[in-house]
Amino acid sequence: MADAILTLEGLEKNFGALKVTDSLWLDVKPGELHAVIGPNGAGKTTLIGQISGALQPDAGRVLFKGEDITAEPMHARTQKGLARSFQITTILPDFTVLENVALAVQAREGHSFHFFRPAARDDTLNEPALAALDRVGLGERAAVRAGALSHGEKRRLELAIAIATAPELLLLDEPMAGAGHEESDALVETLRSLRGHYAIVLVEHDMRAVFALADRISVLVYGRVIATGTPDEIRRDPEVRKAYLGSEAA
Ligand SMILES: Nc1ncnc2c1ncn2[C@@H]1O[C@H](COP(=O)(O)OP(=O)(O)OP(=O)(O)O)[C@@H](O)[C@H]1O
Repeated sequence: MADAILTLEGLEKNFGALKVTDSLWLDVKPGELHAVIGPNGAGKTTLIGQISGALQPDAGRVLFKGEDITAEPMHARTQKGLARSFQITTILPDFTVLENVALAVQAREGHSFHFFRPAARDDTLNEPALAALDRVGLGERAAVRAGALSHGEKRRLELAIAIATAPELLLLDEPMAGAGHEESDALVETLRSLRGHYAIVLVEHDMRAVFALADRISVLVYGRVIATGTPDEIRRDPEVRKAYLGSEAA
């Protein structure tokens, strides 16, 4: 598709005899929140890995802004504007919230980590870091040690770290995982506020969040996209209903 920011063309990925990505075609438009849903083991995380560059597909192409990035390593994709939200484990607990995000800004600008200490007072890093924190509602917590944040706040910090690399496309793998009901609601609001500013690929099990947020949804079953459409189209799709009923019955 000519106006897509991300196009996946016939991706294939096997783990031994297991076909985890099977002739997968998908496009994401600029500014679109595109959710990818599917039963456990459908290959969602494996797909995110191939988009971010953590995993190489066995066949097919990944196009970002029309450019073939299939062979590009992860850091090169980040430099081009593609960001994956990192897991909580990559947050540095002894650094402040602001320092965690400033590091991401610094990485985007290609500085070495060795220069971080003096750079911590550098407004060219702190200003964009604070802007990213404000964007996810963590501005007030900038001076707090990251290890002292609640679970939901850590998920927001991950988002801020991803945003700080000034991405055009954000890959979010289960941002609601482990969040309680209230935290989930707050995270949905944060994601809603990001919608339209970035193209977002969202893998998420929380269907309430997916159907509230997505512009389009792609349904993955056994590594294949069986349907793509608006939330209403997906809700009505007989194939999708069959796939979910099938997996629930099993
Ligand atoms: N590195 C690996 N080596 C072997 N098999 C793998 C590997 N990574 C994933 N798999 C298998 O590939 C299949 C798809 O896994 P994947 O994690 O992508 O699914 P998913 O849709 O994200 O699942 P979930 O919803 O449970 O997170 C699963 O059967 C999984 O066991």
